[in-house]
Amino acid sequence: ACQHRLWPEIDRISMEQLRYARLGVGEGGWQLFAEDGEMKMYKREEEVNGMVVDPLKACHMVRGVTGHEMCHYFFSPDVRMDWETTVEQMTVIETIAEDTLVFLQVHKRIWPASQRDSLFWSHMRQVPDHNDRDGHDIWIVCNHSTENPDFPSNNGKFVRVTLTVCLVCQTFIDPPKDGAQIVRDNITCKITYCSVVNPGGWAPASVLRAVYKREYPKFLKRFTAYVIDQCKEKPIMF
Ligand SMILES: CC(C)(C)c1cc(CCc2ccccn2)cc(-c2ccc(S(=O)(=O)CCO)cc2)c1
Repeated sequence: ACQHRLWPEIDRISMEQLRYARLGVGEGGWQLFAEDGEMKMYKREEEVNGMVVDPLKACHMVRGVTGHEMCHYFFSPDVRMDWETTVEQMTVIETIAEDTLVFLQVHKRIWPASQRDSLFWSHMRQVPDHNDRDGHDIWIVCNHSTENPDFPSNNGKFVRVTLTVCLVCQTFIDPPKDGAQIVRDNITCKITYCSVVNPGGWAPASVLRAVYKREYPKFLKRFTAYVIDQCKEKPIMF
């Protein structure tokens, strides 16, 4: 992967997104718009050329799974359609490395806007986390739009969205007493999910904002519930 033409961009954007995800929501005009137990969802209202591109940042704490497991299921194309209900079709159009893929996805239509597709590289990596006193590694998946001449955008069928998404996960272990083996009840995963989706063409702001408000909390809840269910009978993947 290191010699692939996209590698410098993949490395730069992934590390930029890691820093962005770890910034607090205290500054920068974030407004809390959804809360459900440990999950808190924030957004900023932003428009580019009259199009809603509201950045989203979600923070969540999930007990019983590791950051590696969360990122593994988020990244894996094999299970994508099991949890991702905003997508109608998903294809891996390029394998850059075993931890770096290029996806082409057709998203479900958001009436009355026209249907969208997205083309993005997806990169997963473990980032040693030196400056955190608990010393737990961080796992990240970063998805960022890219172009491919074999799949031109706006080829008449779908409007191409551009997106940057990152899932940043940190595992915390509450060690059991008397040196007993660590079980799932001793682990918690701190999740930060950030996304910016530019619709790529006209879509009614009021409709988009209503859909985002309804769909994003459902999306994150469904995904985390899926990972918990997939992992509960399996050995812990640290
Ligand atoms: C429905 C809603 C949740 C708001 C939504 C709408 C659209 C684009 C569809 C769209 C946008 C604007 C206008 C019309 N259609 C995309 C997504 C989306 C894109 C990417 C990812 S991901 O985290 O990278 C996982 C891989 O799929 C998740 C969600 C979500």
